Amino acid sequence: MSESAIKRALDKVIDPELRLPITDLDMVEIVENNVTVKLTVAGCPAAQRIEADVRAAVAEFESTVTMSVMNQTERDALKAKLRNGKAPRQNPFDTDTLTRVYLVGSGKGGVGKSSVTANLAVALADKGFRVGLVDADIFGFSIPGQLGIKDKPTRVDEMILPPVAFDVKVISIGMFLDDNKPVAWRGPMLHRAIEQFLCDVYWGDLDFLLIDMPPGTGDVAISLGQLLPTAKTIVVTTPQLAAAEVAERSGAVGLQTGQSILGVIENMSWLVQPDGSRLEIFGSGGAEDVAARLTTLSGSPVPVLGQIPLSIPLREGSDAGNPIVLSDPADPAASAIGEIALKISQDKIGLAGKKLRVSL
Ligand SMILES: Nc1ncnc2c1ncn2[C@@H]1O[C@H](COP(=O)(O)OP(=O)(O)OP(=O)(O)O)[C@@H](O)[C@H]1O
Repeated sequence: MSESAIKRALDKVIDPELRLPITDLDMVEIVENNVTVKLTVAGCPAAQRIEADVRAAVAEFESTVTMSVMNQTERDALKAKLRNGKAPRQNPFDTDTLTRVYLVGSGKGGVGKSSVTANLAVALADKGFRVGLVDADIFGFSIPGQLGIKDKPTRVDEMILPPVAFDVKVISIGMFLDDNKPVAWRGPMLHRAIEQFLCDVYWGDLDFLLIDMPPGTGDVAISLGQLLPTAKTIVVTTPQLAAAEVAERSGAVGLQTGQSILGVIENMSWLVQPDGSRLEIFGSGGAEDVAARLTTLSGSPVPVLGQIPLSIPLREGSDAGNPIVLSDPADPAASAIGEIALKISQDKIGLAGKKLRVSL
């Protein structure tokens, strides 16, 4: 059997963490009918899946498959290839990034910011975009649970490979803690953790990066503002006017660090009654109010991106790690999130501060 036919079969095997064909990653050696697969590190969570996919791909050739691990030189070569010419630990989301970056903040906790962010990320990935999600809610991380992620990130030396769920690359402080212990970190440690999330994680080329911000207007918001100069802010609020006042402040902090505001999302807007009428449990007008105030503050129009109703399936999906946009797309909350994702996907990347790529 020709080595090139075996290689063509293996071109279809995708590394689940790096999202690239294992043949492009120099993870495969083919000598006659013997295939050796070299994993990046021993015991990586993706090992079993890669082995099963390789065996399935070469079954028709009856090749022997041996699993092995890269040596340091091979790992260094792979890391250099993944960095695509960039220096180690360089921030891939600096001014000349082509990734559209959004900071999702709320001011007040418990308004559903994490559920909305997780579902938006999954909805964008479902539309075919390459999406990354950073859970920067250092004190209340809930994204891994909402997306059913139990794996820890694989480390290839200093490079961190993010787990992938529903086609979204996800990183959260919760993945680095043992036994879910609470985090009590000072500002510089927080800054370092956030910087590591952006610079040491292998994101590859992304269309969108969403950041689930911690509630309030603290150190993390300022660090992210500095590290993500092209980011835009999305503010999540409930219809309650008291929540809206706090939400306005989270948009205002973004303005101070130079971020523009994409818009405001209202969550928990109403509950649809059995007779089809809407019960406005938390009142009404919160998002309109925040949008109007932020329009005045920023001097440019801040729209309401959408209103998401209360939904029992949304809450159940979040608890079970099954985002509603995929598990129950006909649910009114899921379709509202889908429409907001569509608006985000139509947003144009800001060109401010960007070097134009000119080809002659
Ligand atoms: N539209 C909705 N309908 C029903 N339940 C919702 C809705 N949005 C969020 N929830 C539920 O509300 C709770 C809080 O949501 P979530 O954790 O996303 O909020 P948060 O704003 O990120 O909170 P924190 O900042 O404290 O982490 C969760 O149990 C979630 O499932």
